[in-house]
Amino acid sequence: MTLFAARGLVKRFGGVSAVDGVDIDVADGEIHALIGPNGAGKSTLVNLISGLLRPDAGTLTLDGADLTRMRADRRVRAGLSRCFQVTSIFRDATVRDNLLLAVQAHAGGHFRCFGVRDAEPALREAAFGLARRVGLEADFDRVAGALPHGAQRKLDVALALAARPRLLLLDEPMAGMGPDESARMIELIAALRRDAAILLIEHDMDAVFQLADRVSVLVYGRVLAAGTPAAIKADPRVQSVYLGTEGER
Ligand SMILES: Nc1ncnc2c1ncn2[C@@H]1O[C@H](COP(=O)(O)OP(=O)(O)OP(=O)(O)O)[C@@H](O)[C@H]1O
Repeated sequence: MTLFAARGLVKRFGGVSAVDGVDIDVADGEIHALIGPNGAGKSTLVNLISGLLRPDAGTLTLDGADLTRMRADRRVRAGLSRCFQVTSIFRDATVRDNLLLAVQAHAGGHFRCFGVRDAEPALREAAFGLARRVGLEADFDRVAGALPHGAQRKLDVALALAARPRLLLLDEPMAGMGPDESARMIELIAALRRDAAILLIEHDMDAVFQLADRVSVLVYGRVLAAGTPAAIKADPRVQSVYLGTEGER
């Protein structure tokens, strides 16, 4: 059942252990949220998982494959996609062209069976299917940079889905959104569990407690507690960490 496992992950920056012996499991079909106060090590952990940073110790496996020393692009091919907070979008290109590029980049041999003449419609169909998956079909011909922030985040999610991931890493998908956009993103993420398991890093506690099957709480680079949202909410250690810090964002 375990799809993804981090074991004993350590990352030090000089004297600071930003990540200090972290274990995290994500099961097939699960939404696992990672929360923690500012400076807890969440970004460092995400960078270790996606391959932007190398750990000083520990291992990462996805569906039995050892990712620990794999390059970031290889990890994508192994089934791990990360949303990059809209930085992966070509702002001057249309939604269609952004998605076509992503579909083509990840297609490999997938569309070869259609032959050269039929490959283009198949690619276009796949691109439109991704737009539909995230609710951007009406914006298919719009320039990405002109879309509202929430729609750009959806496009970013669609670009990550183009790799047909087993595990989707969502790094603060609700950041910078108003309540309406957040509500729509929560609906989208809930629906995405059919496509991939999700590791969700998010400051919006309402979103976390609505979406997550399990929550891990990171504090000073260590997992302080892990469990169901109800257990995490009731945990006095978690409550004491969040007293006075939850309202900061
Ligand atoms: N490149 C770096 N060089 C030195 N120290 C770093 C570096 N990156 C992170 N740190 C330190 O590691 C610790 C964890 O930082 P990290 O950014 O991973 O936390 P975070 O939980 O993502 O915080 P936030 O919620 O504020 O984004 C902090 O003490 C931070 O100062």
